[in-house]
Amino acid sequence: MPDPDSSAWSLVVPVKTLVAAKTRLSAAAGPHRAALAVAIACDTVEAALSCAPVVRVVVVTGDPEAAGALAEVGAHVVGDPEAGLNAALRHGAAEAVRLAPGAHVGALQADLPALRPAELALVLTAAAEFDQMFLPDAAEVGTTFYGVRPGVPFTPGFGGRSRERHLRRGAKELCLAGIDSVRRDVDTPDDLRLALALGVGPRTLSAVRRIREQDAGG
Ligand SMILES: Nc1nc2c(ncn2[C@@H]2O[C@H](COP(=O)(O)OP(=O)(O)OP(=O)(O)O)[C@@H](O)[C@H]2O)c(=O)[nH]1
Ligand SMILES: C=C(OP(=O)(O)O)C(=O)O
Repeated sequence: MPDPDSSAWSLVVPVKTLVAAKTRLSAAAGPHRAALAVAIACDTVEAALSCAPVVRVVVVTGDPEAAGALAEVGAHVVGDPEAGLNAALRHGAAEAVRLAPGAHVGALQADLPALRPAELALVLTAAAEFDQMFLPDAAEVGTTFYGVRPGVPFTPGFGGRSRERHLRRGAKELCLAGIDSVRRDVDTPDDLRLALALGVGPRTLSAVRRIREQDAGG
């Protein structure tokens, strides 16, 4: 039995097929929607990989374009079992455990373009105190992070009102100050504005600039 490493985390990041991604940003992003979705995911993964407790990021995707871009950023990419979001996360978690059996395993949303490594480190350090835990999104409706201690079954309940679902299942809700960037997921144009105000990563910023140039030109 490998020794659990009390500080190391493997994170699983799900990225669905780009043609179906970020549909709530369709009107705002127009033809740049897929590029924006990849940019946001790449900035999220790059920030996660810069976070000290993170030993690996496993991206689960069936999309070849997203897979290529995320592998370039440094993610370990695996295919999608195409049985929905939580099945994708469980698949990624199994690979994470195979690669690093002693590490904690977490699921991190792919749409956190303002993610700050130091803020994620605060979350992961606090999370390591519990068997099963989660972080609600900024709206306190969904979830941006769910995790388990080594050896504890990984049973994510993402989708819709997932904060309530995770609470009902007995996961510990993390209540921390100074971690806005880890809770600021981007689904709508308003979310994107709020993320931009926090400060987004370079790829997201370039994609937003291209969208603005197109809007100004047309
Ligand atoms: N690999 C994988 N990722 C998924 C799947 N379903 C959702 N996701 C990812 O899970 C996160 C939340 O998904 P959704 O809110 O359904 O989709 P979205 O692309 O963020 O946005 P909308 O299209 O506006 O709903 C996003 O990062 C998605 O890419 C799936 O079946 N497989
Ligand atoms: C899937 C979720 O997020 P969203 O649809 O907001 O991206 C969730 O919060 O469980």
